[in-house]
Amino acid sequence: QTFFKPILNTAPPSPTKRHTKISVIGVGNVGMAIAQTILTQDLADEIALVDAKADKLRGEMLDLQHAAAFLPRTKIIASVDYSVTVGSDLCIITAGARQLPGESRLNLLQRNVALFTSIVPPLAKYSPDTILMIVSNPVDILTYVAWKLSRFPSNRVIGSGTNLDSSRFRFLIADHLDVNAQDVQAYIVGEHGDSSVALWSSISVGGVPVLSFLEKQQISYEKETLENIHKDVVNGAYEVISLKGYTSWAIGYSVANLARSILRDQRKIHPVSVLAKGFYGIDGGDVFFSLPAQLGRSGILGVTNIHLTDEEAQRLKDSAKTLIEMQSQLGL
Ligand SMILES: NC(=O)c1ccc[n+]([C@@H]2O[C@H](COP(=O)([O-])OP(=O)(O)OC[C@H]3O[C@@H](n4cnc5c(N)ncnc54)[C@H](O)[C@@H]3O)[C@@H](O)[C@H]2O)c1
Ligand SMILES: O=C1N[C@](c2ccsc2)(c2cccc(Oc3ccc(F)cc3)n2)CC(O)=C1Sc1ccccc1Cl
Repeated sequence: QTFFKPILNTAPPSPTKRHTKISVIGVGNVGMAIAQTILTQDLADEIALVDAKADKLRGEMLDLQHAAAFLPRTKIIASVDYSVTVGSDLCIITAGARQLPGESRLNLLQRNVALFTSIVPPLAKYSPDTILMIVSNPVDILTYVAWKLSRFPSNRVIGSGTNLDSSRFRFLIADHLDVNAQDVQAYIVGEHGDSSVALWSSISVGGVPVLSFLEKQQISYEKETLENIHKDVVNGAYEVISLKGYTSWAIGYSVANLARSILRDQRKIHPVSVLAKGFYGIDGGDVFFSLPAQLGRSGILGVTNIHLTDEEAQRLKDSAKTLIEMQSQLGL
């Protein structure tokens, strides 16, 4: 007995639509914000969740499944066993130990590298053609670690990098100029976090370079005002942490936006962590940090050749040196 009588003479089957599967590793604040946004934006036919905490994992899976009546039809599965990720088009890694009070970044890094040695190889085994998207911190070095452990070509290993930094930057500029953040193009590049580099020359509002936009609008500005906006990108992260203890929504939307560009082959340019060796005179070793890169179905399609001032180029070289020095202590 079927539940309903099939309608006869239905239209011929649609051409085989590619089945899209995304795996999210780590179902904490960040991983679940990303999963929820992927669901509401209908970016995948199937979402696989993985975490080390079995109860938390099953709870999150059930809680999302129970929203099915309000969401596009998406298969949601979960397991502590990485075989659940088999055949993923994109694997997003948010698993990680959180920095303990007073813990050095190197110690946090060493703890997260240890986690990655148990996460990355099984992902690569079950989905040898997948694209890896790293979100866990320190994201630039962990993207390098994922590249080494997966043995994937560098175009298929991407760090969320300064994508979140740049989205906060765009919000702050838009707020300052009273325009829509989607009309603000602005890039923060280099190392994610405290040492990022704001590219003032890259900022445009509705296609008008910001500095000339401000002059045309008679909006007085000092170089200090622009630098304070960049400082507020960093301060904003610390303020959110001090107020709610973690960040989730902005990183969730920003990573889902990257997933959309990749899986829908949008060929959009985003500031993400890429293998930067060979760009801007960076040649001291293999290092990942953020540059504006074109994203499509095969991952990184290309890296834009942005104009850098001497000061910006030097700051990127200094970041590269620091990252390479930290990587050299990992023994990879
Ligand atoms: N790149 C960015 O812009 C950005 C922004 C925000 C947060 N983050 C980073 O994202 C990471 C996650 O943040 P969060 O707030 O979600 O942390 P969280 O502690 O809430 O979640 C981390 C999850 O990882 C899981 N986990 C730990 N070890 C695991 C393992 N071996 N295998 C599978 N899962 C494992 C934990 O059980 C937990 O559920 C942190 O490293 C944080 O710094 C990065
Ligand atoms: O918004 C965020 N929440 C964070 C967080 C999330 C859960 S615990 C800590 C957060 C906030 C503040 C400092 C902080 O310190 C670290 C620690 C290790 C590390 F590798 C990078 C930053 N981490 C992670 C993180 O990367 C961001 S974005 C951000 C952070 C600092 C400056 C500028 C930006 Cl855009």
